[in-house]
Amino acid sequence: MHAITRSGWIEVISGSMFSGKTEELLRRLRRSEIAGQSVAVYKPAVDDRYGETTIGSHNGRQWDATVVDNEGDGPLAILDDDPYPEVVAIDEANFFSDALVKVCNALADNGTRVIVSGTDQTFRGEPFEPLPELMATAEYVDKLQAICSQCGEPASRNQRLIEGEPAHVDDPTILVGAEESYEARCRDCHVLRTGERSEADRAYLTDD
Ligand SMILES: Nc1ncnc2c1ncn2[C@@H]1O[C@H](COP(=O)(O)OP(=O)(O)O)[C@@H](O)[C@H]1O
Ligand SMILES: Cc1cn([C@H]2C[C@H](O)[C@@H](COP(=O)(O)O)O2)c(=O)[nH]c1=O
Ligand SMILES: [Zn+2]
Repeated sequence: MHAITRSGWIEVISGSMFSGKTEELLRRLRRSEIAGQSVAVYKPAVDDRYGETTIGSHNGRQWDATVVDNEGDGPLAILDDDPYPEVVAIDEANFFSDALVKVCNALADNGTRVIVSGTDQTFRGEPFEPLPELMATAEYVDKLQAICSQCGEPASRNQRLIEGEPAHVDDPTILVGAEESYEARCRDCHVLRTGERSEADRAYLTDD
């Protein structure tokens, strides 16, 4: 692969929940550390699942992170570092406002390698901004799949559960959680309401 030398770049790690996005982010960070590069890691204030100042994977690995207000212009605080680190990593990007796209591009324009991780679909199977815009802007995109909790096939979707049952389609988009509230599912096993299969749900989404 031709290495980029005249600017930084953006790498996006996306896909469903439980697909290994944070594990992959941590793997890349460990390699940067071994290479002696300066590294800064950021996470949104809304996600406090693994303690206030760490990012963590579903299998328990962690890394210290700076917490950033995810709403409005909050992500612009990431640009306060002087000089910018060689590597900036941002986890749970799906919680950040669209200002994150501007931040990632400003860092990359100034020579930083930016690694962004986040799920690209809401529990309804819709694009989860700002991931789609970041994926379009990035130099490199990896879309990972988990294992479907129902059938064992590759899973691209996020099934939200309310006390073991699928959530209703009208639920608000943001709900911080892990295996108590979500499952990874394939397209065929993903449902939006109890008792309804995804084919009907897809029709519902395209009705209006
Ligand atoms: N359905 C699943 N498919 C794959 N891995 C799963 C699943 N449920 C739990 N896991 C665990 O989650 C780990 C990935 O965690 P993590 O990197 O935090 O994922 P993500 O950041 O994509 O949510 C896997 O290595 C595995 O131990
Ligand atoms: C699908 C979906 C997810 N979320 C939340 C749930 C988790 O807190 C994160 C995703 O974490 P992961 O590291 O990718 O496992 O996002 C949400 O708020 N709304 C949704 O529709
Ligand atoms: Zn399935």
